[in-house]
Amino acid sequence: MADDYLARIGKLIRDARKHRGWTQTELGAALGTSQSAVNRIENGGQNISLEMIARISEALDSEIVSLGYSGPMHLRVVGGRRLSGSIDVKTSKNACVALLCASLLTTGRTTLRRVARIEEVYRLLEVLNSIGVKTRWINDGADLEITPPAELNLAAMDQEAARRTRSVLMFLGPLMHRVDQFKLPYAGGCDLGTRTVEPHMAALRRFGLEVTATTGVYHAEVDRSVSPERPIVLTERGDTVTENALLAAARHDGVSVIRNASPNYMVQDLCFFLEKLGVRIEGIGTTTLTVHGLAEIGCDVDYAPSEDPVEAMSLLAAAVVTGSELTVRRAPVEFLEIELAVLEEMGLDYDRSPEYHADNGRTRLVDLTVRPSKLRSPIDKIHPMPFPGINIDNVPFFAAIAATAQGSTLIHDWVYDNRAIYLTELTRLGAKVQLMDPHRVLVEGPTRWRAAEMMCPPALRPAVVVLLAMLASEGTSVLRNVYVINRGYEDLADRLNSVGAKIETFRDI
Ligand SMILES: CC(=O)N[C@H]1[C@@H](OP(=O)(O)OP(=O)(O)OC[C@H]2O[C@@H](n3ccc(=O)[nH]c3=O)[C@H](O)[C@@H]2O)O[C@H](CO)[C@@H](O)[C@@H]1O
Ligand SMILES: C=C(OP(=O)(O)O)C(=O)O
Repeated sequence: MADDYLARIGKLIRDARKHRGWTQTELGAALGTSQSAVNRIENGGQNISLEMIARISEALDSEIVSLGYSGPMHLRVVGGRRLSGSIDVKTSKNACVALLCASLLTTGRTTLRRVARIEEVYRLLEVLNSIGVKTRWINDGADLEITPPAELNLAAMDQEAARRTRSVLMFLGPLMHRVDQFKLPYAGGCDLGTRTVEPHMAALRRFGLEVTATTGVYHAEVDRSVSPERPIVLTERGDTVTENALLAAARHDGVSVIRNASPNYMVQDLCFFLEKLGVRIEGIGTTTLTVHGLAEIGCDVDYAPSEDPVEAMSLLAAAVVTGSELTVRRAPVEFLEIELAVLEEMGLDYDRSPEYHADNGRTRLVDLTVRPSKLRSPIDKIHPMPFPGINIDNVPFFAAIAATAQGSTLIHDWVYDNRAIYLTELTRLGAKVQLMDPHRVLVEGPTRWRAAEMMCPPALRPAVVVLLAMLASEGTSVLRNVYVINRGYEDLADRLNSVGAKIETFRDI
């Protein structure tokens, strides 16, 4: 391994030297060393310090090895350690991305507090910046300030960044208020199988937005004579479709009623934000939203999105699988209530603090202290439902938890075509996970976890589940290419380390 690495660096040095047109002797002279030493370095036959690499880089005027962060990131996990202490839940990816899109509704400045510093947010910022929106991190990088230009330059949109997220779909709602015609690339996101955009199209059509799809691109055209006379009934109670309908309704000059709306956490955060823009909304937290839109919005807005229930669930699962006593602070309890009730049935010993409010003044938070518990499998299967139900993004964590419990647990993810399949990756770490069909896995516990080296599954939550299992596995595991985790979690490795985990990040050179 080390030899291979020296040979690769050696080759990079030879290439850079030749590019400069130097002989080995000339490079040796510039470094104050001999031709034969340079020859050994280039052949990978000599240990080389970072300081020497830096000197060679300087001499050749070429960055031999980037000490920046370009290559894929990997994690090395020394497992089998107990976690302890307390850890704070960060703001949610899913609210933050909706709010970034919503910032396009106002011509004023948007300030978002404690925005999660995650790849998904970075991709959307790249998209916003490319179309002329100014963004900057303020208050030591904690908060984000977003200032739209007078005219958006949609032709300059960073297609590559846009394609890497599904959230870019939520540009449809705000952009239709600013331009009559525009294009958006097909949305990406986790590889979870087919994810329909039809409900978005059907809802937005009611506001006059017609979208046709050609290879890789949505062409959107607005007919301003169309407005929703009747309630809009969503064909699916999806989160982003509800958000898109809200974004369209927010600047529709009149009252729009959205039925079969998702009352989920990110939708609530978006509603609270829209209220701050002056948009009146009745029914927040229910499945019928009545929106009193405003034709123009020009005010500055300052909003603090709430904490992420899925991150809270991830951290609870981390404590459970490692048999630790851990306090998960700032957990948005309303969006975890059913998960907690199931865990309680399974025998989880935990305490919750009195409730307090998130910085948005609305969402209820608690601190949850989990203690080592002897868990048994739940009597009924674990399956998600639109809120209020077990959150679909929390379901994968039940696989890791079920693997630590006595007995067998059936997990039925009816929603995504691919996500349950990735849970079988846990078998590499010693779990007994049987795929019954693409939507159902049977987990047999308890598990004697064992360390392994593997690639990250290409889906955020299953990837984190694998990481948690690695925390529980005695020995050293390696998880390769964790972009997908960084898409939704801020500094997860460091934060887990702060409560006793031992995770090292490293990159390919
Ligand atoms: C940025 C964001 O907020 N992403 C979340 C959002 O994605 P998003 O709102 O984009 O979710 P999708 O629209 O992809 O819906 C997820 C899947 O559920 C199906 N479906 C959904 C609702 C319904 O009533 N019936 C139904 O069958 C859809 O067909 C799809 O296959 O919601 C998903 C489901 O909660 C979460 O996993 C994502 O983390
Ligand atoms: C599926 C997820 O996200 P996205 O909608 O961004 O793909 C998720 O958060 O687990």
